[in-house]
Amino acid sequence: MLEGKTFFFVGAGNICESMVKGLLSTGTVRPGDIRVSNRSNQERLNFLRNYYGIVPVDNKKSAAGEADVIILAMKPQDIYSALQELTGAVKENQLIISVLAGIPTSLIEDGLGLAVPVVRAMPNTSCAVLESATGLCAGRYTNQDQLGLAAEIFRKMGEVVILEETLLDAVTGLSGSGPAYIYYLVEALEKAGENAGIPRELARPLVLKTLVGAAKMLLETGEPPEVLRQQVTSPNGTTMAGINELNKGNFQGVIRRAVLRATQRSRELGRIIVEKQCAQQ
Ligand SMILES: NC(=O)C1=CN([C@@H]2O[C@H](COP(=O)(O)OP(=O)(O)OC[C@H]3O[C@@H](n4cnc5c(N)ncnc54)[C@H](O)[C@@H]3O)[C@@H](O)[C@H]2O)C=CC1
Ligand SMILES: O=C(O)[C@@H]1CCC=N1
Repeated sequence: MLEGKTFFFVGAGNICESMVKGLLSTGTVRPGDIRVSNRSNQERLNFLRNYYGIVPVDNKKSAAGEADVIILAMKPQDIYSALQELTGAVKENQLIISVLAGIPTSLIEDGLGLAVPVVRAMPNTSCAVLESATGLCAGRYTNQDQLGLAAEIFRKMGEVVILEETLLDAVTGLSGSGPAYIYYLVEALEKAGENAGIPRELARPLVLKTLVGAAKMLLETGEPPEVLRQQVTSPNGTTMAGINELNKGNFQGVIRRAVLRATQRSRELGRIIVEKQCAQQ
């Protein structure tokens, strides 16, 4: 279903590059089938063309009119100006995928003034290594085939979960932002290893293999994390001593608050952007 489809990215930043890298490495999408536009940064477009062989475009209207799939990948704050640029070019038989945090599908449908199929997606940057966790929901005018195409695109780059739109902000707070939490944990572990006397160049491989090994154990054994944790935790041993310290800092509570705050921020972004737009009209 994906072979021969053409893609147009509006916004050529981090998530665009992660998706381009992922899509090309699947072998199903050819560089010539990916067009990309950015706002006033020719250097970035040149880099993407030279490195990935994809096609930079200046004329967004004509690129939007020609693509099978249009992927909105600008910051949420830039959505209205982007929609303005695309109005009149997009047709009802195209698929729009928005990866924007906080932006509801209805805003895009109404902004384009068209009964156009929109899929709101929340992938993460691990698209680049085909290990994204992506949440998807369908807009008002999206049929099962169109949702299926979006799911296929992201399934090529990892795991896909289809849910109600009301849950997309929570997906953003959990797995959209999630890689950053994990990288932050890795940073903290590396520094902690150094603090305990292990040179940084040795701490890093120890931490990375611990991370990958634990993820693989979770995936391959199918055991719940608490069971695997208990297998490491000897009574009155070293792990218990370490976990007691984490509990003193309310580790689980901190993580819960982080995901909740990121979820709220996603909702807030959508609300603020709509309010600002209404105030300007
Ligand atoms: N970075 C991440 O890990 C993830 C980001 N997202 C979402 O993806 C979107 C983009 O995020 P990033 O790639 O990190 O941002 P970024 O700032 O790296 O890239 C956005 C790009 O869009 C361009 N842009 C803005 N308005 C435009 C327009 N009208 N036409 C063409 N290009 C335009 C900007 O010049 C910029 O280069 C955001 O809405 C974010 O919520 C979603 C999942 C993960
Ligand atoms: O930080 C952000 O707003 C975006 C959305 C999910 C990941 N990065």
